Amino acid sequence: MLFLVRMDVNIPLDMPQAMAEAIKAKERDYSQALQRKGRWRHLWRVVGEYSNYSVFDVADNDELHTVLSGLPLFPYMDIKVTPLAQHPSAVEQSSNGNGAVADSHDDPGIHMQTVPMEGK
Ligand SMILES: O=C(O)C[C@H]1C=CC(=O)O1
Repeated sequence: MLFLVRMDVNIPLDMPQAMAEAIKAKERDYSQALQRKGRWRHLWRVVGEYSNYSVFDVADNDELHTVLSGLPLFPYMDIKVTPLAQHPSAVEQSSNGNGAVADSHDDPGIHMQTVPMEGK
């Protein structure tokens, strides 16, 4: 299942800088391990904000909750989750035949394609 996740990071201003840097380093390692496993498909910075939009590819809500609550920055984040379903007008998007967006849990050889935004 694919989920769009927005994370807004709010590190307390009074947190010692060394502590903040240590948490951010752990966060980077944690996120890069999930990206290499294909669970964290996209990670984009929101321009001008300490926020990101991410796309996760996980088995279900419970796995997403486990992944998100394990983020080292989790105690300092506001997180908004949007479940994604296949759009009927999308082209070049893989489907597993039952209407669900194909993901690495269905077939490790199938990957979602980027959809050209013609005419938006
Ligand atoms: O910087 C962020 O947006 C928060 C978080 C997400 C990945 C990572 O390395 O840090």
